[in-house]
Amino acid sequence: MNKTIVALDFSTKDEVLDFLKQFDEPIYVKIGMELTYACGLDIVKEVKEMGHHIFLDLKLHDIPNTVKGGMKNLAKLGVEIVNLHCAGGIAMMKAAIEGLEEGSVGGKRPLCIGVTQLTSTSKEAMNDELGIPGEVIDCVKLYAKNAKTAGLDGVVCSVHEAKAIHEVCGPDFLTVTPGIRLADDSKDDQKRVATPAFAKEEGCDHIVVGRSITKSANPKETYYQIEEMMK
Ligand SMILES: O=C(O)c1cc(=O)[nH]c(=O)n1[C@@H]1O[C@H](COP(=O)(O)O)[C@@H](O)[C@H]1O
Repeated sequence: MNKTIVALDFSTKDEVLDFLKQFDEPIYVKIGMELTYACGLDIVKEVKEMGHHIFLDLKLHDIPNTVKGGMKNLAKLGVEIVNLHCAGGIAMMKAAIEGLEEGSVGGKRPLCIGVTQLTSTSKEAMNDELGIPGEVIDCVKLYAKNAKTAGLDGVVCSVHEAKAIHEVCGPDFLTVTPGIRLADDSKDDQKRVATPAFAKEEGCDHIVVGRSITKSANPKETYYQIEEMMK
């Protein structure tokens, strides 16, 4: 399975098709809110029909009953991964799994991973704006433990927390890490960033890469260079 998940943060179907036509084999892609809100869930079906693996990143966060119903319908799409915000709590995460199981196709539910602290959140913002005291790593570890208790398959975290999560939740608990930047990239909105080489060192299961690939002069070449770094 490919280690790199490419974030298809585009607003039109044409851009998605232009991007994907460069690849002559299935890759792992992430479809998030930008594309879904522009094209609807039909785009998920189309990209799936092209053979690509899909992480559907809609980051659910609501009361348990609503999340259960939402996940039940998302499970029917037959994607590989869905996600939610761990901040919704253990009852919400358990309800998500129930929904996925009820809606699953052919007895196999999508993997469900929980966003711990967004990679765009710094310690200062977490302490002063979100009102969560302490170090980011401690909050991320607590959220990961909650996710495991609820029956989730893993978490979204930054590369800097992946090793600690594997120690606390076990080696099979997935760590999916965005905030990936190549050495010469600017940091922009991301705060907890790391290179693909460091992600490999830290044992991340998958990295999520958006702009470093999609805005590269040669996206296909950059994608394969990154996949090589993760091997
Ligand atoms: O859930 C995510 O995928 C996610 C969680 C997180 O903490 N940080 C984060 O950047 N992401 C997503 O990962 C992608 C990162 O994109 P780039 O910053 O362009 O590489 C975006 O599509 C974000 O929505």
